[in-house]
Amino acid sequence: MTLRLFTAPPSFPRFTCHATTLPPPPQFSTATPLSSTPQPAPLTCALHCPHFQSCSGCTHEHNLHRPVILEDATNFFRKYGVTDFTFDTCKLWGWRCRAKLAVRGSSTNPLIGLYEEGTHNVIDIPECKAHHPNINAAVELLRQGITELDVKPFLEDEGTGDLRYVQMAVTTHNTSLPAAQRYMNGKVQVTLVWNSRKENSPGSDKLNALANFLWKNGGPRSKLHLIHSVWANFQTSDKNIIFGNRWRHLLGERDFWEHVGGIDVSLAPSSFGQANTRAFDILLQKLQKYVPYESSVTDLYAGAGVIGLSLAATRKCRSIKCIEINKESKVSFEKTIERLPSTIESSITWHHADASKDPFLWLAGSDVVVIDPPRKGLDASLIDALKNISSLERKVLSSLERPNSVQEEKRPWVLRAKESSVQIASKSPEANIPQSAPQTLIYISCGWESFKEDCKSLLSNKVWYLEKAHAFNFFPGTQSIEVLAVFKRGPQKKKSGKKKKKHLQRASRH
Ligand SMILES: C[S@@+](CC[C@H](N)C(=O)[O-])C[C@H]1O[C@@H](n2cnc3c(N)ncnc32)[C@H](O)[C@@H]1O
Repeated sequence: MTLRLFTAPPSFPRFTCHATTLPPPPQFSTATPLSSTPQPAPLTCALHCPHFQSCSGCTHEHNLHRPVILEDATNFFRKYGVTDFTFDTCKLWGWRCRAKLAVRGSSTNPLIGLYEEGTHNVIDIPECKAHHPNINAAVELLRQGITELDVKPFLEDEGTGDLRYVQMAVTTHNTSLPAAQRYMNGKVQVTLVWNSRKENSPGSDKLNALANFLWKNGGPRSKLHLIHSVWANFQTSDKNIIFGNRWRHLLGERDFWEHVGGIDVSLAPSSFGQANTRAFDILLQKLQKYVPYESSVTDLYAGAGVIGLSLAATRKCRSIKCIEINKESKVSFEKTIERLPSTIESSITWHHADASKDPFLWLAGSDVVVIDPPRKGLDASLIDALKNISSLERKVLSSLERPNSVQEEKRPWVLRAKESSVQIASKSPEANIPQSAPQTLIYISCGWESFKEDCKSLLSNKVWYLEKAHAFNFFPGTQSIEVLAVFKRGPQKKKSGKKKKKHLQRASRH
């Protein structure tokens, strides 16, 4: 394995149900066409949460297995030629393994939860049905600690108080337990967002006392081992940002591991992590099937590189290039690399860069591009580059035809990237890799409205066509779904008569 780190620049939608735990799971068959799925009574898949309506986290109380926008998604994909769109319902309750909660109120009556819709009033959500149960248990412990130690929750108007937010992240990766018990026995990494500039500012004694309280009562020597580790983040800004730039590990294991997409991944509290661990794992398994073996892959908006590294391990990729704007994700990427099987021969790079700047730089040399942007969708410059990918291809071809000019013609993007790069392996990963332009684009989206716009734009000049689409219930109880859309280059292939016939037969059976 070669590794470098850079600091530069339907007619028949299918329906798969993995609903488990808490209220009794509905009885669906897996991968059944949606049109024929027996519809459960709305209450079977209801949220059953006492905080519904006061808390802004969930917007839908019934039919968690079938978010309202599914119909829009089905119609949208059908319009663009995808008739076998599938939806995976995933886990309906206790799915959230990562939560950022505001801490307000007083030390005698702390409020730990989300804002009430449209306000800055925090609603306590001790019985949240979306949270992994151990997040709720850790919140309860934190509440006791705040009261017992007289920790002052943050007062927004005055900018005073100690504790502003808490992030709770659950690791379900405990290999000493049988696989079936791991999820429910997840341990919580707690990050206390402290209203001070650094660890030795006034008030740090309270921070340490609170961390010790959590560790004593929830750590490995307590009756109920709940807490994986305690971290502090220091934040004094009056802007509406949760985290500051300073992070400190206080107690417990420093490294936080999860197992998704066939690999162990390390996630520091400062790095992006998917909230729905189980659903993400299901998505990754689906995604892997669309990446041909031995491809060169660019993973844009990569976070800690989980997608790219999972592909390196499962698809024997020739090269993986991860591009991420948050430099904090680098540490997690490096740790994950250390645990990858030693048999992996991919050349792997991680670049601290803005995917919207010089996008051709990142697209060149890859067969497959995976994009997983934030909710707002793709930057216009990246959409433009993808729509004009043929010009990149022409450039690559002409450089291959003139071997003497390869260094100047083909390499500028590599050289520029190297200018401020950190290389942690000597072998040049680009060696022996033919330069190419991507033929497959895999778009993962958590923002349905922005995805639709980006998708329309990408398809508008017929450089790409939509081949497959799947969605996953990443956020049950909300309007959001996670989409996995696979685009291919070139004119859309006509569906063969044989396949059409199969569909018709299936339709008549249902
Ligand atoms: C939805 S997350 C996906 C992360 C990763 N693919 C994963 O699944 O763990 C989006 C990521 O894009 C990063 N990001 C946002 N804007 C970016 C930009 N302009 N260039 C590169 N990365 C960006 C964020 O920091 C975040 O890590």
